[in-house]
Amino acid sequence: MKVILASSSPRRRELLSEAGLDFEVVASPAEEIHDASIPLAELCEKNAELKAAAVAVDCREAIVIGADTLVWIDGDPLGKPKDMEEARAMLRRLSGRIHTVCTGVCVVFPGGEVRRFHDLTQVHFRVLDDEAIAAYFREANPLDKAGAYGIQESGDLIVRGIEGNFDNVMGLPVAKVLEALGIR
Ligand SMILES: Cc1cn([C@H]2C[C@H](O)[C@@H](COP(=O)(O)OP(=O)(O)OP(=O)(O)O)O2)c(=O)[nH]c1=O
Repeated sequence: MKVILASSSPRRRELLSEAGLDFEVVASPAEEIHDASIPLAELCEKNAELKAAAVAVDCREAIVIGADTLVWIDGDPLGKPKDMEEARAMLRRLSGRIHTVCTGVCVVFPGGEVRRFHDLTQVHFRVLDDEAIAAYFREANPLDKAGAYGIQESGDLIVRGIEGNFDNVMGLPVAKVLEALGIR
């Protein structure tokens, strides 16, 4: 059965490849919603469904996987920063605190069955002053990542520890995806 990852995220592609899955990539044209009044997990799953459904409509013979990752702090979902100023503001806000990373996943099967699920990881941030933030941005590009950081890109500079799955922070809870596909 053909599997399509409906994502432009290089991290998701990498994680799914490492799992040994054979799949194609089709970037999803869907617009994400960032409505703070919707509960976090619901919001991530909804966005994942929008992404998967927008690709599935033209690929009805395939299994289509969509995903959405948000950083959540004090009731606010943080997506990708629009510029470096917003990226700095996000890391100042995360500094010295614990936040939640949620990745919602939606799998659309041929015939229309839809499975949605999510995973949560707690991330403990180091205390970061402006110099530490500038040093981190010399090592990693924050602009294409939710919350303005990549745990996989010099993550030790900013992250003290996590509770939960690392791959979920990176953008895809692989074990749960394989389980939904009936592979594990
Ligand atoms: C928190 C965190 C996020 N991210 C990335 C994963 C996702 O690519 C991105 C969150 O944005 P998303 O909107 O979930 O995904 P995307 O726009 O990159 O790709 P697509 O919608 O086409 O699937 O942030 C990391 O790479 N490392 C991290 O530590």
